Amino acid sequence: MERVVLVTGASGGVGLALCQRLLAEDGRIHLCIACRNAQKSEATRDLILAAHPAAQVSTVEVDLGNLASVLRVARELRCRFQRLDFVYLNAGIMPNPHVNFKALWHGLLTGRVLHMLTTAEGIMTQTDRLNGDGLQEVFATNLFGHFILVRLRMKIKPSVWWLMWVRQLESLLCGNEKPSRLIWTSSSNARESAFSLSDYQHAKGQESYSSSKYATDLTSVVLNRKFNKQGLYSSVVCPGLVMSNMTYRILPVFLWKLLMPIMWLIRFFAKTYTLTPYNGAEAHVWLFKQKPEYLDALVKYHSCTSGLGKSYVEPRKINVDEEIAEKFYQKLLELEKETLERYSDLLD
Ligand SMILES: NC(=O)C1=CN([C@@H]2O[C@H](COP(=O)(O)OP(=O)(O)OC[C@H]3O[C@@H](n4cnc5c(N)ncnc54)[C@H](OP(=O)(O)O)[C@@H]3O)[C@@H](O)[C@H]2O)C=CC1
Ligand SMILES: CC(C)CCC[C@@H](C)[C@H]1CC[C@H]2C3=CC[C@H]4[C@H](C)C(=O)CC[C@]4(C)[C@H]3CC[C@]12C
Repeated sequence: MERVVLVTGASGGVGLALCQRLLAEDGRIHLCIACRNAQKSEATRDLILAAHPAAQVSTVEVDLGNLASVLRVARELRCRFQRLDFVYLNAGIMPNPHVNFKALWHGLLTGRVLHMLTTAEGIMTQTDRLNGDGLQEVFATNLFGHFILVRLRMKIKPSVWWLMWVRQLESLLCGNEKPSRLIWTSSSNARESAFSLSDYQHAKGQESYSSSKYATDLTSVVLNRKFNKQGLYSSVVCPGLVMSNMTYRILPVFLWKLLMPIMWLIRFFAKTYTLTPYNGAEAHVWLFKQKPEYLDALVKYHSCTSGLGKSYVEPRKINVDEEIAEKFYQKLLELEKETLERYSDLLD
């Protein structure tokens, strides 16, 4: 039976490169691309089909920062597919990024320069805002929308979800002859110090992106603990520093182009300077080929590129406290219950 692969954030950057690379790996998959609107879906589908004319590519439209939209797409996916083999939870935003050039300059003179240039620790902030659902936009888009989407592969109403979820996952995402996989695009910018259980949506700070990615790492760890036995496996990856619409909002394109020779040089020392979406998708594609039983739930898989341009994957331990992860997961479940009560008409 053909494998069904869903990719969110497929319209550009790492997501689009990933779609192209997955089809190059295995032309028999059914690829379902999730984009924000029909126009983007069609344009993306055409691009993919131009390179892979025989591929099976379908589309769904979802705004991950809008719960009603997530609920609608979940319903559509449930009608269309019996199971999903791979779900790449890749869409992400970093709104209103701000680089602290003074801190960057000082950092260049310290021994932690490579750490700073690969994690952006201490030099990047963002301004977040509330979305239409009353959630912090970055948390909602990067994590919570995806979380709800995955959870809504189930057909149970929220009031009885708590008891029924595992069983439903068993029938839809697991329990078949092959396990199902969730692969989250996290980041090396994910940092424990940017995350707080008491403000897990990051309403108060200025590092909403870092917090959302750390929250993603925590979520993946707990999903593994709870659902591996049922055949559901979750992994986190970092694509490295990639030139995409996201980075073009941090500095203008012309400046990145001017900086390119410097970044190629930096790449001899900082292997996560993958720079292209194609290289950035290396870890995602590598995971597609691995048996999940052999993967470490406490590892983030980093796409890397050597100074001479050779791509490879480097596993690195993630810094998570499993107790905090569990507490956070319970908070996600509470938030899910609270928010979905408003949308009972969209739950079947
Ligand atoms: N670029 C980098 O250096 C790094 C990126 N990452 C992560 O990689 C992932 C991909 O980013 P990248 O390819 O670089 O950036 P892009 O901005 O090119 O891609 C982001 C994708 O997410 C989609 N998206 C954004 N918001 C929503 C939403 N509300 N609903 C549905 N889709 C949405 C975008 O759609 P649309 O076209 O409609 O905007 C786009 O397809 C992100 O999760 C990012 O955090 C991690 C580490 C480094
Ligand atoms: C000579 C150049 C490298 C100078 C560029 C300075 C800054 C604009 C960038 C330096 C480090 C960059 C980043 C590091 C980590 C990325 C992270 C993994 C991610 O998920 C999103 C993008 C980054 C934060 C990225 C952003 C630009 C830098 C801060």
